[in-house]
Amino acid sequence: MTTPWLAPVAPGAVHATVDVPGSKSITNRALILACLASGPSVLRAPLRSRDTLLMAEALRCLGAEISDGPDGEWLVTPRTPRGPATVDCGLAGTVLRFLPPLACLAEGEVTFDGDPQARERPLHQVLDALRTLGGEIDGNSLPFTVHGGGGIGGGEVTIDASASSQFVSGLLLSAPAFRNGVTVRHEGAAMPSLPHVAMTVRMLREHGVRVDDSQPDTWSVFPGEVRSLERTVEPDLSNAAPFLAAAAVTGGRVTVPGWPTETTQAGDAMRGILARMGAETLLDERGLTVTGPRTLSPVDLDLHEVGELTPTVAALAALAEGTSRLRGIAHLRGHETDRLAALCRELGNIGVRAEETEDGLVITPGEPHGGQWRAYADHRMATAGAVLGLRVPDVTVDDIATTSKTLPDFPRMWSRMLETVR
Ligand SMILES: O=C(O)C1=C[C@@H](OP(=O)(O)O)[C@@H](O)[C@H](O)C1
Ligand SMILES: C=C(OP(=O)(O)O)C(=O)O
Repeated sequence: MTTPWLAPVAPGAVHATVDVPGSKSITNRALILACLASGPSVLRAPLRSRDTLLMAEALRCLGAEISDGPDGEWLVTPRTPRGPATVDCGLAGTVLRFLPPLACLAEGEVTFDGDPQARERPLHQVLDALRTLGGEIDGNSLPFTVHGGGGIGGGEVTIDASASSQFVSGLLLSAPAFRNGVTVRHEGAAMPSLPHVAMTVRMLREHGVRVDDSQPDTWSVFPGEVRSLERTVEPDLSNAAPFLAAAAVTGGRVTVPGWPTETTQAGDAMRGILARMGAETLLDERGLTVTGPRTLSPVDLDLHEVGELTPTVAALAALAEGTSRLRGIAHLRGHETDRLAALCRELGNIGVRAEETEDGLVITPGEPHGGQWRAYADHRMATAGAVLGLRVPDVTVDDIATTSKTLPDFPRMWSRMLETVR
């Protein structure tokens, strides 16, 4: 049972500083790399949310030691992966797509399952690729079993990663431990979320792994040692987006400390998007500060590389001064839920005209009114409902607890931000 959450209206402009916890994408990559490393690693300021706790638990089940340090860090001691093990993927794309390659390194059976909605998420491309690389796997979707033989040959593989960049990232992350490394070639419609693959490549290199990404749509990871590392995780910039949006829709000001000046996180694109909508953005030693405009300008945006920002951007577009068009995001139909259908339905429920196109959304604001906002177990749908509720009275999010996927403290952080209204 979930408790409906009446999204608080902002009675004025917010003026807040919001500390955002660590990046999901960095935390889950760092955990995997630390478990493949040649010695113990330290992960400072990791995100602790459902997606990352599931990753840590799965890696423990495969033999790794992951313990809590005195300052909230994770201390990771790698062990040779072994089965039998059971992996609960929850609804985490990163667990679902990043761990099967690692499971191929284990001796013994590794069984994967997850939430009902996870069973619908695209996956077979990764499992087919692993079979080509020498893995033995029963099944093409959840639940499935990897019959680990203590390692795989690796080599060359072609994959259609147009449904998710995570297929490629998953193969690359474990590839230093494949006997021959890997060369992954993407063939198909344009691959989404390329910054996330750049993040994978950068993090592999930070662990001393040799990677060649000089050719378009082709990545080679060479076999060899993964060096241990002490790393501090950047704040999650995509999770920062709804808080920055709060400044934008209330004409207020929000600062997110620790915003990196250089990053591979897709959420960094929020700076440019908010500027296009008329907000002021300032990146300095205090972090990123967004100051909202009097009215939000409509936008025509290609979000192909930064699809995970779509629910927040759609909420902003619904409060803008005209029709917005969001493009390049057909792959969002395979995210936590079909985000294009969900956004159309829920925006429609509160009086905003939203139409689904072949690869995106067209949003025409109108006069939004209160109503139920369903989250569909999608953390970013839930936070998009919260953004709309700042301006539209009586928006009720049916399941705010689903934000625990990446931001368990969201409701408290949101109320604290609203205490700063003036
Ligand atoms: O590798 C990652 O950490 C992610 C890649 C992206 O997935 P898709 O390529 O499936 O969009 C992104 O949307 C997701 O939130 C996280
Ligand atoms: C698509 C997302 O998550 P996942 O890592 O489960 O794919 C997301 O967080 O927006």
